[in-house]
Amino acid sequence: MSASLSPGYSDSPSESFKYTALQFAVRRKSIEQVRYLIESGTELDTGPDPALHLAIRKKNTDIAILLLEAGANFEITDSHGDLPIHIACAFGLPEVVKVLCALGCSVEVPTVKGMYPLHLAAKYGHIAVVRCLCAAGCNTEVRKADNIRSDITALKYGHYDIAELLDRLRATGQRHAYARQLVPTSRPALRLSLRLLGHCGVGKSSLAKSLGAGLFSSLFRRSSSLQSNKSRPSSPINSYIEMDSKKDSRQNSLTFESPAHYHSTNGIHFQNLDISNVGDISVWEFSGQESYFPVYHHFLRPTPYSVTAILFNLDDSPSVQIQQVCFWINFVLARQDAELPTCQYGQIMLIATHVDLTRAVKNQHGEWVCPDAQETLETIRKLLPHVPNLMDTVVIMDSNVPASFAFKQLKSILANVKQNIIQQTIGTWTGLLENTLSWLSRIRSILKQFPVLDREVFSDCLRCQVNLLASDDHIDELLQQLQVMGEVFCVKYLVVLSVPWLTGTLLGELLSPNFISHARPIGVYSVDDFQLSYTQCDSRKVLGLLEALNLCVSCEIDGEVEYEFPIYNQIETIEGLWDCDDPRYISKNSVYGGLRFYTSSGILCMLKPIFSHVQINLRKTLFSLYKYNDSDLYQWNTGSKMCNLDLESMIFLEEDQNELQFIEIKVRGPPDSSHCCFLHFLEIIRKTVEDVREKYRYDIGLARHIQWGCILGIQELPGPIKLRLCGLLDPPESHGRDWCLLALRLGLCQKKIAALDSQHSSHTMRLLTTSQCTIGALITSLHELERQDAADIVLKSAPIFKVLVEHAIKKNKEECGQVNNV
Ligand SMILES: Nc1nc2c(ncn2[C@@H]2O[C@H](COP(=O)(O)OP(=O)(O)OP(=O)(O)O)[C@@H](O)[C@H]2O)c(=O)[nH]1
Repeated sequence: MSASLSPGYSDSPSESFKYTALQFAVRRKSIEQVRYLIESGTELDTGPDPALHLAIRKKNTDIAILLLEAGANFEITDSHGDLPIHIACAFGLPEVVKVLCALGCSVEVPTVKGMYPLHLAAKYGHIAVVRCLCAAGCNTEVRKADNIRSDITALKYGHYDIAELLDRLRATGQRHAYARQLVPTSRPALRLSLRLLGHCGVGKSSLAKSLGAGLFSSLFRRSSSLQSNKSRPSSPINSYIEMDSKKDSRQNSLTFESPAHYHSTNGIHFQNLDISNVGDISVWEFSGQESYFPVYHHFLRPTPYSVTAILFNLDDSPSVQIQQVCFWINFVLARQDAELPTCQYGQIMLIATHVDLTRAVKNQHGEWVCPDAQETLETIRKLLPHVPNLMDTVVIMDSNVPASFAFKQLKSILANVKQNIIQQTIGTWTGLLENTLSWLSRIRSILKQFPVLDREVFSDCLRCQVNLLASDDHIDELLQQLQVMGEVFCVKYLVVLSVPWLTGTLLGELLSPNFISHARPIGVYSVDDFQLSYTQCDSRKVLGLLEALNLCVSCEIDGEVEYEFPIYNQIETIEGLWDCDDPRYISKNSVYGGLRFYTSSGILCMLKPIFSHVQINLRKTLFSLYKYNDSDLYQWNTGSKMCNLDLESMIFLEEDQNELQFIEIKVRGPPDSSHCCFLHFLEIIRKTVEDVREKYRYDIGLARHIQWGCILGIQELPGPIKLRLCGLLDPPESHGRDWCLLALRLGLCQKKIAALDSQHSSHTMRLLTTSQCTIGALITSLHELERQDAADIVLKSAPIFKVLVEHAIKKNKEECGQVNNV
């Protein structure tokens, strides 16, 4: 066998040949130079070792594909007599093999030594390449010069997985069927998700039931709902917000507690429905109970294939309706990436329920006429002008009456949305998807108790039982499709095969107020303790899943593994945790400092659901950064105290006098510890909290008592703040003081401004992501434009103190003798 095809070999012996600029660029692995040379029209296939062959020998998939797309000749041999397909198979580049096959390259040509591409892949153990060649239709029976089949070659070199694959392909005789399954068909693979959000009792479950009800059951639904509504008690007066003059039965509806007169949803109720004139949709009904909020971000990922409906109760006072809707819109936006193009978000719509309890009347079409509902929408638009894809109509309904105008209207909206996005999924349906769907229903019934597999095990089973030729890429794509369809849920290295089991059975129980009230008050469990509390499945497995969902963190202490659940922690704070008379910190040179994270003004109750994640991150930080003996972390239900040597910090969730929640970090250290205290300790804790913000995209960033960091780039602005700026600057302004003038002031040339204009998503967002300017320059320009409104938003919300620290930390790391292991 030619040494030139052994994977350790990459440079050609013909080094002394004069290389062209393209060959040099390939050898340097510079894709920019290669692209530039291709665009300049350079000759692609010169020399005894053409650029394509060199790129593959250098294992540079991107450059090889670029050259192939530019038209490099894949039918010529190099100075060793090898074709690109031989080199790609021997060196194990499945992506290149795939492109070569797609371009029509023959996979049945032997090398000068009589080795076929399949033999080369088998010899060097590249199973992904073997799958790719088989899917492309290569002959698995082909024998090399010494009359040996590729499976024997694989055995000879110890690659038993490849030998087994080739054996099974032969035994099943399904190779062509498998290959066909991988080819996309013209059928769309779309299942729209309808996400129902709203406070407790607004009618999400009722709506979902009505949506799925047939004609006959519709009649029954109305009568049963009347029964249940009769028993509605009146609730205590809520002091949370100023009430309107109207007194009603739901004046506590800014709290997240579920009233006792109906059965509140546990977790997220998920179901697939087939609705006439709409087709397949999956309905996600998110409970309004606060204890479930810490997991909602997993299920509210932005996707264009979703409609998020925010429900509110018309029987509530207008201010309650508005605050609830604002809460949920902010809740959703906080979990999405503000920089995504608007088309990736999915639509948001408002649904007003309980209209039958108001004085509204119906028109001759049976449509409820209720100006209050429309007014709520208008107010929301004014308060939150930046919400992308908020629909103009609000559907007004009694959610218990399926055969009504409102449900027809809702269905027609869903059908329209579906129609508009279906185009994007045409050509994504494959036989693999279809077969996997039926395999999933079989495997779910086998793994009923704990329908979760490791990703690797999932891939192995899928290959064994559905398609032997599915590559890692095929499986990744398949999992993405299945996840969007609500068929599976992927988290870290796990694949949950039943979404209703995860969101309803497991999380519905483990995060229920009842379970939490009976949980261990310190929130720490050993595997055995947990098994006693939750007997439905093997606790070891469940704990692994809960850890992947970031609900707990495992800690190994003296060989014993324990799991800490901040969500279960019910310990109240204790006196003396921050002793003002501690002799270490009373000298006048002692160091004290801190900062607070607020949400944007007007956004209430947003920090509590993420505080448990902050506490999990703190525990992880403690483990990863500090030697255990030098540090300590004590956590209670609304706070944590972290110490490292003689530095101390408190991190806690609180409300100020205006009832705005904030997370405060305070640190202190003995005299002369200011560098360690601020630039190291405080910074690490700040980062730990900010990591949660990044992950859940919370708009927290208003830090007080700390100097302003105008030199940060505008990319550092939190996503939701960028969205708010878009809401203010996108609409044309009478004096032109909008995004366009701002772009000029920030120094963008006409050409760049025109490029911003040609994008269909928000101009301001484009400007904020393209411009290299600093936050300081942005504020100055906004002041110059007399856009105080926009400048204020930036001033109040920009991250402030990242600035000096990143740089200074490095400098101070060595100087900080007391702080370990960073
Ligand atoms: N009159 C009337 N009653 C309604 C309407 N929508 C819901 N209800 C009643 O209000 C109560 C609560 O409704 P659900 O649909 O369970 O509320 P939910 O939004 O799912 O609440 P959670 O599961 O706690 O988040 C039930 O008794 C329903 O019958 C409506 O439009 N009109």
